Amino acid sequence: MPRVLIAPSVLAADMGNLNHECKRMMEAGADWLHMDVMDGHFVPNIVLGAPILSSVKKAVPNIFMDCHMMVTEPGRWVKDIAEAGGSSYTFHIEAADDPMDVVRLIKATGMRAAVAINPGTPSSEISNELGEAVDMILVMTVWPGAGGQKFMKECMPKVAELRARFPNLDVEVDGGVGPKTIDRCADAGANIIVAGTAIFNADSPRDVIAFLRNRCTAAQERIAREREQILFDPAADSALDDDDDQGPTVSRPGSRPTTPLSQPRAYLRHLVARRSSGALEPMKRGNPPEGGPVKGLSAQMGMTSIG
Ligand SMILES: O=C(CO)[C@@H](O)[C@H](O)COP(=O)(O)O
Repeated sequence: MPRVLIAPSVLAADMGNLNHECKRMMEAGADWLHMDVMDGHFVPNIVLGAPILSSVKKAVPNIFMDCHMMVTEPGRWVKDIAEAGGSSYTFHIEAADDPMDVVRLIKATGMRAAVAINPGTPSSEISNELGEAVDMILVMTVWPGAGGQKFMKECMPKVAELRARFPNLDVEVDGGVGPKTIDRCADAGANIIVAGTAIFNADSPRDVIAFLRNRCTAAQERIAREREQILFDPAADSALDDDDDQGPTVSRPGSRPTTPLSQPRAYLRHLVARRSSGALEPMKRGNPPEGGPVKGLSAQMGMTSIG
């Protein structure tokens, strides 16, 4: 079962006291700190960069910096971020001409490699090859560019689909996640939870982190149990009425081997239908809403929307 980790997003921190803010979160029980890096091109905002990350790393040496690179040239910053002490490097698939090449660059530095998809990007754009090469997939649940936006529940079927395809991979959600929306994320199968305003602005960040962790851990346990049941219970399998997907055969000690594993497709349907709410149609590739990822943000900043 994938472990559950909570990563407060520093976009909601008091940036003038970033070192102190990161320490405050770690003392409150955060596992990772989610460092949002924006280049003013991929998103209409500019935040952080390698020199600042380097200074945080010096002040908070045991920090795990989960660097979310909202940049148009994902390969360009890999070396700088690694030298600054980045632990994980997430690039956007929308910005990468050759995602596998970016993954190779990242891995060569020793950082964990992760790929992100925007709300308008279907999960089918993550090929099996890419999903198997990365350490984590980030499903954005808001359009990237700013904190404090409304959670987009329509992204949940993508989380469920990725969890079904990659049962042991880290699947992260980011944007509008907090106590009110955690169950949707957890039930769909997310195990790495990014939350900015919900944690930083809370009276007790410790309580919020503990709440998110507990809800997510309970859901992961449920999902693991259900997966076991479906994988090894022929009755459950036939009840799901699967037809055409023939995969490898699986067995476990003490149980009869199952017949050819038609279950991945069945399990996927089960997860999507039973666990996630929102539209079941696959999402089509799309762009941020008119005016930029965050209504008013582009205008407010005097910038034009990205395509
Ligand atoms: O990457 C982003 C936004 O671009 C996120 O990390 C947000 O910063 C999350 O903030 P909240 O929605 O949790 O306040």
